Amino acid sequence: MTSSNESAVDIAHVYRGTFVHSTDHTAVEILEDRLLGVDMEGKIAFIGSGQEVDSLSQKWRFEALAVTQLGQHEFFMPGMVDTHIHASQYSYAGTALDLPLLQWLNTYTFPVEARYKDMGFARNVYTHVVKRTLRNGTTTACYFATIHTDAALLLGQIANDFGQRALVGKVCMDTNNFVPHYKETAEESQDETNRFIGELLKKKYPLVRPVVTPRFAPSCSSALLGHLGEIAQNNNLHIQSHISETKEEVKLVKELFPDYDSYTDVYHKHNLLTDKTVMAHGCHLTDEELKLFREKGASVAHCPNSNISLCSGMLDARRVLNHKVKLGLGTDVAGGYSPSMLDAVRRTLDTSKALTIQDPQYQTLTFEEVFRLATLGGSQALSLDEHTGNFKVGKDFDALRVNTAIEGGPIDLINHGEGPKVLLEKFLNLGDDRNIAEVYVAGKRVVPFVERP
Ligand SMILES: O=c1[nH]c(=O)c2nc[nH]c2[nH]1
Ligand SMILES: [Zn+2]
Repeated sequence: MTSSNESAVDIAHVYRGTFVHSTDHTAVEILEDRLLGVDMEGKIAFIGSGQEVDSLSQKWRFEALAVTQLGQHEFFMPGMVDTHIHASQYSYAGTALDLPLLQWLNTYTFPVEARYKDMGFARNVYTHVVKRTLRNGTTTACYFATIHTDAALLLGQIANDFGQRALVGKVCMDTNNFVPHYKETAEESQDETNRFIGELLKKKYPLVRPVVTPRFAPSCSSALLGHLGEIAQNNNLHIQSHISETKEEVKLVKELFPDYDSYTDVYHKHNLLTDKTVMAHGCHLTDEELKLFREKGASVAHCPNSNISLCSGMLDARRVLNHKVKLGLGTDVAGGYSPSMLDAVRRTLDTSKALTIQDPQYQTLTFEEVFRLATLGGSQALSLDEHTGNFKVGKDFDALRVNTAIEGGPIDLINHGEGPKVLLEKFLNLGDDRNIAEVYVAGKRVVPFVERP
């Protein structure tokens, strides 16, 4: 049992029931009949045994009758962390999955992203993606927007309005031979990135931060990469990009940047590989590159739906974990067709099993390990684990109230008496947003949505 000795802290809410989360040592830790108190700032103030409700209510000065009691088929789990999602591609999610990456970008992605100079279009899509991901249990999202600064700022505002924790990136790209109207000059990109960061920070949104976002090396000149590395370093900011998603892209980077040891070295030499960097995909990284990731503390966002949908490759997540490189999961909408982290969990397991089919000696990921990747792993990959990722006293209460027995839902509990581990496994494999009764971010209930005038 854990409790802080700050019993002077005022308690806003207390919940009693089963809590399921991950720690560094245990992929799935099940805490049955616990009381969890959330303070006025949305932080977890204490976790104690349900049996001790009387003594805890005296110590923390809350009404025992005001405790929210979970049902038999309910549990709380940490909110899920989508470490890589293109908010701007949500309009065509579920379509346009018939081309390999570089043709897919030119044919579908760049023409759509160019439309975000229209703020009405941006507001419509960004509102939908924030609401959809929250409803699906994504309490933290690391977003790519587009090159348009004002629309990217709007995405930050919408995430803040709906209460989602978010890193938001204004995309930077000064190279685009196929859709030439969708690019900036290196100077514009540098200036607009500075404006984006300045304006977003000025808003003082408590849960929304800017992330420096070079699209990927083939879209950026060395000069632009250098500017962005400097901006990130001078402001101690997060960085996100793509790396080694397809073999064709790796070959292209070799041609474009012949003087570098590897794709990873291109980012590294431009000061873009730091302990606040998250790189999507990494399917074709070498052991040397993973060593550099580990040395620098950079992380990988595993995006299995996209990897399969665009036939890009299969990330060997076990190898990444063996290298002790931080690993999270991403939906990668719209290369990935689903905006649900539950889908990312399932596709991660499928990919691991496909690798096992190819090599029966392969150590398949367990569902418990993948649960950790979707929650604590993601928070570590985004260097946000001080604030979120699991139920630890002092962290923000980012949580999903899961009801596996919801009326009309996708899970039929035949045996009833199922223990919490079985309920978790069923939710991960069979559940959907109908089972996510409530979503909390930093202690605030953000789903169901409160209708605003
Ligand atoms: O899956 C991807 N989606 C993108 O938008 C992108 N841009 C560069 N590389 C990319 N990969
Ligand atoms: Zn992506």
